[in-house]
Amino acid sequence: MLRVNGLVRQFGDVLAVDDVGFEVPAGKMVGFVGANGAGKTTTMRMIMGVLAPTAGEVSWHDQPVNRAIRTRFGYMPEERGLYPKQPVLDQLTYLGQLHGMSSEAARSRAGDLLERFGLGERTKAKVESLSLGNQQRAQIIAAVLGDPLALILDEPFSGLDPAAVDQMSELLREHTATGVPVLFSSHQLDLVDRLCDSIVVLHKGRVVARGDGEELRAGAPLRYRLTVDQDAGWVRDARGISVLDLDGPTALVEPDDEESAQHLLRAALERGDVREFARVVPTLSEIYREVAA
Ligand SMILES: Nc1ncnc2c1ncn2[C@@H]1O[C@H](COP(=O)(O)OP(=O)(O)OP(=O)(O)O)[C@@H](O)[C@H]1O
Repeated sequence: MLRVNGLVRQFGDVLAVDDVGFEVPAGKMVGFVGANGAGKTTTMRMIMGVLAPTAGEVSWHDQPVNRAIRTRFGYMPEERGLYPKQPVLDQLTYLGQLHGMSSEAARSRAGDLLERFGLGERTKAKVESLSLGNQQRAQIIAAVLGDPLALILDEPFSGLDPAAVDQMSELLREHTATGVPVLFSSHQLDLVDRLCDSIVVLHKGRVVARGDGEELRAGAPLRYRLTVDQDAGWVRDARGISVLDLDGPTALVEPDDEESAQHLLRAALERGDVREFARVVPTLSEIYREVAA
């Protein structure tokens, strides 16, 4: 398990990361979300040792992480790492060697992955001649070469088309299936919701929420959408009900409790037909907006 504990990073007057702590358990995929400037990249750089923390620590299996362990982490940095002018397979082979693979093993594994992701014909192409999405695929391949102990990926899915997102998430899942912890940052909240076992929300350098989607939703307010067969204006006077939105026969309401919700449903049925009465579960984007507000 990878753990960060009390991480702080100050840049002059800017407190970019302020007492950040969370865990990435073995075999789990954790999404790291937060607005631009929230401190995600700075945290990931400290995990990788690219940047020294002002305070706090990063541990691997409850021991402070050291350089030997870090070289076995797969990392996709924000600034990306591939040289534009070098052929993609040569470069991946070199990076695999840096992770301790033999030249043959690295070339063969990188070649297989390039083939798998539709780049089998482009192995001799310079990185700069690949489309942005294909460069991104190559970057992800670079991060997973060499059987990484953990994966730390800064926005690995940005700029990928939906098919590539599926391919890359499958690749990451193959790693979590063997116990590798994966931390990735993203602004694509629907994707994070779909892929991750749990989520860490960073806001202005601090962790403001964390947990799996269900845990985060558990703290969300109780909301229902009611659609009746005529104007729903009467719900404004219903007991224990706050109306958030009213549009003809449809009302979005926040009952004080479940009993008020059921009371509202009975009142609606007494007036006529009910077309819909449904609990409104917030999306991760909505939860994120609320915790970051
Ligand atoms: N080398 C640096 N020198 C000074 N300030 C920095 C440096 N790196 C980051 N910062 C500041 O730290 C804060 C956090 O930035 P960081 O890049 O970690 O955020 P982020 O969550 O990754 O944002 P984004 O989603 O835009 O990538 C920002 O205010 C940023 O300007």
